[in-house]
Formats: sequence, C-alpha cells, structure tokens
Amino acid sequence: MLKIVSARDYDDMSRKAANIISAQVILKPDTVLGLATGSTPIGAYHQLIDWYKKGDVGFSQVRTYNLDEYRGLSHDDPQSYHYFMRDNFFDHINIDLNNTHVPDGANPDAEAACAEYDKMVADAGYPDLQLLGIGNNGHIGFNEPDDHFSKGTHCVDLTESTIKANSRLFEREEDVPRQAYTMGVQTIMYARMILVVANGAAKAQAVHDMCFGPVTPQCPASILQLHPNVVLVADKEALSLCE
Ligand SMILES: N[C@@H]1[C@@H](O)[C@H](O)[C@@H](COP(=O)(O)O)O[C@@H]1O
Repeated sequence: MLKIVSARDYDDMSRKAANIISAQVILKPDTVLGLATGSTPIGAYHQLIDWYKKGDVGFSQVRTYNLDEYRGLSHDDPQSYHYFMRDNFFDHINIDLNNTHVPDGANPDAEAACAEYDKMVADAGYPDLQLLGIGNNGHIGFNEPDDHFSKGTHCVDLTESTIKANSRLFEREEDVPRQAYTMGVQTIMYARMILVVANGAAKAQAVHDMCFGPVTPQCPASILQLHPNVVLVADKEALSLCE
C-alpha cells in the first residue's frame, strides 16, 4: 500500500518525514535505518538533529545502512556520501559511527565491495525503515531506468541525466563520478517500511509515475506500488501531476 502525505512546502515535508523516522526510533530504539543522500532528505536530518539536541529522540542503539556511494571517492572526499552523512547527520547526533554503514566507494574491486555490503545489510536483517529520495528520472538509490529490476548491491553506470542533475554539487560536470555502488531494488523492497520524500516541480513526473504509472524498470520507483508499506511525503509541486 502506498500512502500519500501532502506537505505545504520543503520545511513541512522535512518535519513530517522526521516525525515518522523519530516515531520509529522512539518505538524501537535499536531500529535499522536505511538512509539516503541527495538534497531532499537534508531538512529531515536537520530536524532530527534538533530534536536530538532537545532530548526528544536518541540514536545510541540505531544502526544505519546507506543506499549508495560514488565509486572511486575516498571516505574523506567532501563529495562522497560517507562525508555527506557525517556532515549532515551522524556528527551531530549520538550515533556510534561503527553502527553506520555506506558502501565502500574507495574499494576499486566492485564485486567484492558490493558483495560485502550486501552481506552486511542481510546480516542486519534489512532496514525497519528505508528513507528514499527519487531521481528526476524515477531512480531510487542509484538504480537507473533499465530493462529489468536489479537485485542486490551492484555497480552502476550513471545516466547522463543523473550526472547532469548531480553536477550542481560538484565544481565541474567532469568531476562527477561516472559509476556508483548501490543497493539493488530487491534489497530496497526488503525494508519493512519505506518513506519516500520529494519536493519541487522537477520531481512531479517521477512522483506521478511512481504512484500511478505502470510498474516498470523504466521507472525504478514504480515497483514501490507492490510494497505493503510505503509512505510518500511530498510537497504540492512534486504532487502537481497526481491530482
Ligand atoms: N543517489 C541519489 C539518490 O539517492 C537521490 O534520491 C536522488 C535525488 O537527489 P535529490 O534529493 O538531490 O534531488 O539522486 C541521487 O542521485
């Protein structure tokens, strides 16, 4: 079942998403969280930091598994998702960094890096709650439109549209890595609950296709229609084609 929650704007979307994550962690302090990068979830992370500082929620027993990482970036590279997660979330809450996991983009052996990550996520029993953003082309994690749905963690070639979209965070478009390690669609579907966040008109088509389009690997997010417990929190612009 896919439940749509409409938010007024980015801040409202972020607070609503943070409320859902926070409730999950309060109810199950040793929650396994699947986490996402990108601009969209930053507001939710900052809201959770604020509630942590006020003593409303704690992360001492939480374990996290991120969706993806660029291949070839070291953990300390400011463009890496390792760095992003520390900078925007982990360094500001009481999480044990040993309990946080991101695919090892610094390992050039793609097969080994992906197999190792898959095993870690499986050993953790898969996320209780998976937070997801959505790409303009309907990608989730870095699972790009394709002719089949992917299974476990694997190495992907990023599409031109993703490289272009993500280049805003790099100095030059040439600096955007061309490959990434990402959890597969099947792994994402193993999460017991999935929380998708989306804002802005650029996401309207992808959000529409995710909710109401055919279930097809051409829009990887569309498979979420088959998951028993998905919540989409999106602002009005992202929902503008869903009326
Ligand atoms: N790999 C990430 C995704 O996990 C993210 O959901 C998406 C949207 O990013 P944003 O939230 O910045 O629009 O793009 C990136 O490529």
